[in-house]
Amino acid sequence: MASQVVRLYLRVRHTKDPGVYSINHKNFSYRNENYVFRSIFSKESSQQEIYEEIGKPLVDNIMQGINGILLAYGSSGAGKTYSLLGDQGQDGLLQRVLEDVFQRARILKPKKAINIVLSSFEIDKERIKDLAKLLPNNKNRFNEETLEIREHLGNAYIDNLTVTQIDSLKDALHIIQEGRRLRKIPDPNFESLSLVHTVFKITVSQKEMNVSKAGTLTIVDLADSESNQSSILKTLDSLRNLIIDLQQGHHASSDESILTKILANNIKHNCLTSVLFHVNTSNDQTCHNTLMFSNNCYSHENDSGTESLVFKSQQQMVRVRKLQDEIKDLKHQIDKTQEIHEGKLRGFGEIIGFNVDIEAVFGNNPGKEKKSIENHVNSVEILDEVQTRNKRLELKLNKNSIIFEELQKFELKNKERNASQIKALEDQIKTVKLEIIELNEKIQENVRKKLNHRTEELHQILISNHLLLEEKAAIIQNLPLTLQSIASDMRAVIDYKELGKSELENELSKKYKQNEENHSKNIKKIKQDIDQALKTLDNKMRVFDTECSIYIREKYERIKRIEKEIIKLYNLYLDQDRLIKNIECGLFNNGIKPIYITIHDIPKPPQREKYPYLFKSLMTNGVLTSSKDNNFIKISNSLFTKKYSRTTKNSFYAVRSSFRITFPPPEKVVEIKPDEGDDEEDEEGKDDIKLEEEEEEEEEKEEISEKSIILREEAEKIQKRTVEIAKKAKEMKYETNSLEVKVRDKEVEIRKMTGERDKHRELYCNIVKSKVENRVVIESQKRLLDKFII
Ligand SMILES: Nc1ncnc2c1ncn2[C@@H]1O[C@H](COP(=O)(O)OP(=O)(O)OP(=O)(O)O)[C@@H](O)[C@H]1O
Repeated sequence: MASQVVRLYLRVRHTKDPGVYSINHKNFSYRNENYVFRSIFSKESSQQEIYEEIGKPLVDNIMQGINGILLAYGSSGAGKTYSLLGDQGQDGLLQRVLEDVFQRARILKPKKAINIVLSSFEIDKERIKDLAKLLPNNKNRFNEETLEIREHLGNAYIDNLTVTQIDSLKDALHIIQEGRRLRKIPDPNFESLSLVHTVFKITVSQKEMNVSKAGTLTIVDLADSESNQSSILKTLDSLRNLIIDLQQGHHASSDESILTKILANNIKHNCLTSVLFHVNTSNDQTCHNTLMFSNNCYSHENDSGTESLVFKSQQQMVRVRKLQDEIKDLKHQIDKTQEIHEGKLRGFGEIIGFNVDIEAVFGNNPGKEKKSIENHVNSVEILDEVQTRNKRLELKLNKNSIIFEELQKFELKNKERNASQIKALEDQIKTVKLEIIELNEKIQENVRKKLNHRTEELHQILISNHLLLEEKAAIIQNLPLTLQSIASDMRAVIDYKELGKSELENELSKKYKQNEENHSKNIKKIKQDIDQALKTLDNKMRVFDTECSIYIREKYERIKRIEKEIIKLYNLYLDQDRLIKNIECGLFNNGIKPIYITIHDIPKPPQREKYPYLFKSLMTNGVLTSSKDNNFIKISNSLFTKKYSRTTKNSFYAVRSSFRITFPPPEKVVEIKPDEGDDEEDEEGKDDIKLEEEEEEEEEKEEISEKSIILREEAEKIQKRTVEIAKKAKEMKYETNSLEVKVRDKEVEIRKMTGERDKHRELYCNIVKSKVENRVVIESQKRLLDKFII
């Protein structure tokens, strides 16, 4: 197998202290150590730059049918995934490779048939899991089943792995994106992602005429190089051996791990292998370890321009490792033989009574084995490297010893602190123990006391029970006698009860009868009283009614009469009024028709207030003129056929005279003075007769008026009387009402009494019932007793 091309690159992530490293072209100096790489990418290097340097040659190769491997090595967080898959909107090497492949395929396609396939899987604890196969029932989860590696014609392949043919870059990116997204879903613990190797395989097959070629690029995001997981350590170790073998053209030992088995197929033919180491200089240890791993490789370009990586110290390293193992074995053997010899010597010394100085024996006389070791060690040709390694190891050892010392100090301090804490705790435990003992004692005492008390109580209960038992035994012994006496007592009781019952029944029936009689008597009496009272009331009412009706009839007749007269007078009054109104309204304004007005009943001269119309009309027509002192009215004589006037001192009567009024009134109003009688004597005589008649009439009228006054008074009296009668009637009504109330009360009483009577009857029934029940009980008891006695 010819030596193959392996390229080592380094990518440096930022550091807190840039002073600890420096980059000089292909040399990376870190803490005074120098490491050589094909290219070094600083933190300023872009993803595109890295692609140009690492990715592009790989794409060139696979387009020519040469396989390629790209390994990303480094500790967790160093940036492996970032370089391969990108992040934060930055495409990684994988995307850029695919983009380039598709671009080139597009150019080649008119001439060639190009087929691009993609597969992805991860190796977790030496188990392969497909990253493109989803669960049939859940499109958001991968099928976790483990895939097996199989061989066909000497070529290893993964059985059942999903290989997707890709027609466009978009599809490819989508598959990668989905794989990446879903890969994170199943396990939320992000750390676990750094414990698996993730592999992407792109195969580009080309066919032109009958010539076909295919190149596969395998991109591996290796697990955390600092992991302690045995499977990861094994894989990395085997990978390193593989790389070494590749350099030297040895048969690649691909059987050591799953990853190397998978990579073996690529390596068998021409293959360009690129390893991109990642260091995060902020972490000293991981950075150093990664650099140490890379240091196992030393690259140089040969004269012909072809590149090869030669492991300069590989042979020495292998030998050193072997020798170291031998040294360990020999040391072990020495120790064992020394122990055996020491034991033998000591035993021998004891037998002969001599104390053997073992140190003197072994110190001055080193064994053959030691010499042989020295010879071996001296014979190692790679001493220089071992020394440098030793130096590094010493430095590390020193550091470690410092750390160890610090740790020891810390441990001592801790021990002291712990000792004091333990002491305090012990003291506490002691006091707690004492307290527990005290408490125990107290509890025991209490329990003892309680037990004593309880036993005493139980003892007393026992005694009392014993006494009771004795008593009961005595009772049992006397039981037949007592039962006999009880039976006789019971019989007596039954007889007595029978007697008592009959007596009680008699008494009750008597009482009941008495009660009933009393009730009926009372009710009868009350009824009689009420009837009598009602009768007398009725009689009184009848007498009163008849009296009232007679009285009222009489009074009514009288009132009627008076009313008639009053109506007559009133009508007259109305006539007068009407006449005056007519005069006033000028119904007689032609002045030709004489009108005779007969004034019957004007006891006083027409007053302005009483006869406003008459007064007004007389005044306006000049019939009346006011006297000087306004005490009487003078009537103009020209208007009358005859003047009938009589004056007293301060009064005026123009009554019971008929006079004529002519309209329109004379132009000249002649004032008539009552004392000046200028008329003729005959006429005066006639007037006197008339006056007498009128006076008689007036007297009659006066009589009537007096009568009417009397009648009025009588009417008032009747009214008063009717009021009184009404009052009396009301009182009578009250009386009847109260009597009715009394009757109702009595009825209620009667009802109560009948209720009580019913109650008594019920009581009686109950007593009879209980009597029957008692009899049943007594009979059953009797039967029991008889049985017992028998
Ligand atoms: N050169 C860089 N520039 C910017 N960001 C970076 C760089 N390298 C790494 N990162 C960021 O650091 C974080 C860790 O990086 P990444 O996941 O690539 O590390 P890793 O080596 O793959 O770790 P693991 O092995 O744990 O998966 C990511 O968020 C990534 O975006």
